[in-house]
Amino acid sequence: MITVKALQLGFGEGSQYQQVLHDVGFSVGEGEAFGLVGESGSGKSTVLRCLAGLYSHWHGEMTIGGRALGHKLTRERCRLMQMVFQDPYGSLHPRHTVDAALMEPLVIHRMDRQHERVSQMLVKVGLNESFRHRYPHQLSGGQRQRVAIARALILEPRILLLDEPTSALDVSVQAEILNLLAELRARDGLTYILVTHDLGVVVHLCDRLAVMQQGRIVDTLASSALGNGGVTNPYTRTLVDATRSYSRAA
Ligand SMILES: Nc1ncnc2c1ncn2[C@@H]1O[C@H](COP(=O)(O)OP(=O)(O)OP(=O)(O)O)[C@@H](O)[C@H]1O
Repeated sequence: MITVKALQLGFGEGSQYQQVLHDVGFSVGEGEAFGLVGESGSGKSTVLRCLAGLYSHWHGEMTIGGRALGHKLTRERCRLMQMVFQDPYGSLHPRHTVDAALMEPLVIHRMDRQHERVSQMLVKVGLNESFRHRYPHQLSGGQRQRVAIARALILEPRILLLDEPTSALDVSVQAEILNLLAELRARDGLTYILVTHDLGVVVHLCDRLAVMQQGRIVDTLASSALGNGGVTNPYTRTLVDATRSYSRAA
C-alpha cells in the first residue's frame, strides 16, 4: 500500500546544510502496522513528516496504493492519511472544544452528517457526548490523546501516521491508548506507520519494523523477532539489549 524509495532530505543552506535522510526505503502492506525505531535524531519523525506532506523539499519516490505522492499537501492526501502527534496538548487548540476540534475537518472537507459523525467518533474512541463541550485543559492526558486520535480518524483515512503516540502519557494510560489503536486497526483494517523509541510498543502494535541509524534504514525485520532471539543485525541487537537493561534497572 505504501512504498518509500530512495527518500532523501536535508536542512540548511551552504556550509550549514545537513543531510538528514539518506536513501530511505521500505514498503508497508495494506492493513499492516509498521514500526520505525532508532536512536534520537536518526530521522524517524522526518520520514513521517515527508509522508504526511509537512515537508515538501524531499527527493525520491513515495507511493500510496500505486499512486505517486506529490510535494504538495492535497485534500485527497488528507482524506487518505492522517498524523497523530506525541503531545496531545500541543496538537489540540487550547481554546477549541472537543466538538470544534472534531467538526473543523468535517467542515473543511464538506462532509455530510457532521453532528452524527462526531457523536459516533467519540464513542469509537471510548468517550461520549459529555466530552463534546469540554476544552483540552478539562481532559486527562489519555482523554486528550483519544480526542487527537478521533480528530485524525474523523475523515475516515486508510492510513494513520503515529509519532510517539503514547510517550507523553503515564505508563498506566499508555496501555489503554495502545489497546485502542490495536482495536481500531483490527476493526477498520487501517494501515499504521508508528514512530517510537519503545520496542515494547512495537511488539505490542506492529507486524514489522525498520531500524534507523543516522538517517538510514539499517535493518528491517518482523517484530516477533525482537522477543524470540531472531535479531541478527548487530545495531538492532544493541537496541534490544539497551531496552532489556533499561527494563531491568527500572
Ligand atoms: N526543521 C528542521 N530543521 C533542521 N533540522 C531538523 C529539522 N527537523 C529535524 N531536523 C534534524 O533532523 C534530524 C532527524 O530528526 P528527527 O526528528 O527526524 O529524528 P527522530 O529520529 O524522530 O528523533 P527523536 O526520536 O528524538 O524524535 C535531527 O538531527 C534533527 O535535528
